[in-house]
Amino acid sequence: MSLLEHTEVRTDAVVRLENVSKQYGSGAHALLALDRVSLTVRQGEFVCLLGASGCGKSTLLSLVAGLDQISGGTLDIGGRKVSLMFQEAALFPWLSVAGNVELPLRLQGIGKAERKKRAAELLEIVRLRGFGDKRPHELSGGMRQRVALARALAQDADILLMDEPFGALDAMTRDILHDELERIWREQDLTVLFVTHNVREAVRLGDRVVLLSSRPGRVIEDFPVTQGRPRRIDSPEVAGQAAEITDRLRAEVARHAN
Ligand SMILES: Nc1ncnc2c1ncn2[C@@H]1O[C@H](COP(=O)(O)OP(=O)(O)OP(=O)(O)O)[C@@H](O)[C@H]1O
Repeated sequence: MSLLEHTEVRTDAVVRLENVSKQYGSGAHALLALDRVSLTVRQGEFVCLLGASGCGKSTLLSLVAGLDQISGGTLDIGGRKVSLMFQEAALFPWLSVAGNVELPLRLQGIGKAERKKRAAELLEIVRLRGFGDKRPHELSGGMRQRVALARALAQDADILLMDEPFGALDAMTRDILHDELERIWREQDLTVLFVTHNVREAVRLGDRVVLLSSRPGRVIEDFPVTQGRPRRIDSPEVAGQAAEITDRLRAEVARHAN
């Protein structure tokens, strides 16, 4: 890589981890969750993180989110704002759908009229127009995740961190939400770091699929997704690359078990 290209990559970086380690506890109880992870995510990129259970994927997201401190290395997000979305929508049951979406806006000090307008726009974006007055329990799981997505977007963050956001949904609902998320990611020019256990989901959504080793997590491979968009999760191309990545993941899990 020439110096110029190298500089370009650097300036374009939105999330940059260099040799990041994370240790929980100390002494005899110390647990190394991440071991010198280096990863760069560029502006507008959609990066999926895959790895065996317990390899530190959620830990990595919480470090990027600033919810926890790194133990070593460098982590730089250039002061950008992040928002997080989890497998459970974690909506406030006593608030309406619109009230849940308005909450981050309220915390940003945005006035009532503007909040209502923005929440309505966000509900439109996630295709929940007309549901603002409902309570979370009146919605399906997929609709609740749409509300969670609208609430995450309300934070007006540059980086969206998603921790298995569709893991609890049925396959059909999940496929629809993949399409929606891809559309929103493009329209809003978001940078997304997306954790999943589902290899096909990673290939369906990602520009790159980053594979972490078993604990302590290290980056063992970074696969550019070869198939152009739009993609279908059940296409032979997605299945083919998913099979290749699954083989690599299996080999890693087996190596760790030995
Ligand atoms: N707050 C904490 N204190 C101590 N250990 C922790 C803490 N959070 C996570 N761990 C440990 O760190 C390791 C990595 O956990 P993490 O949740 O990041 O993995 P993961 O890859 O997201 O797992 P999964 O795929 O099962 O969700 C695990 O061994 C876990 O028990």
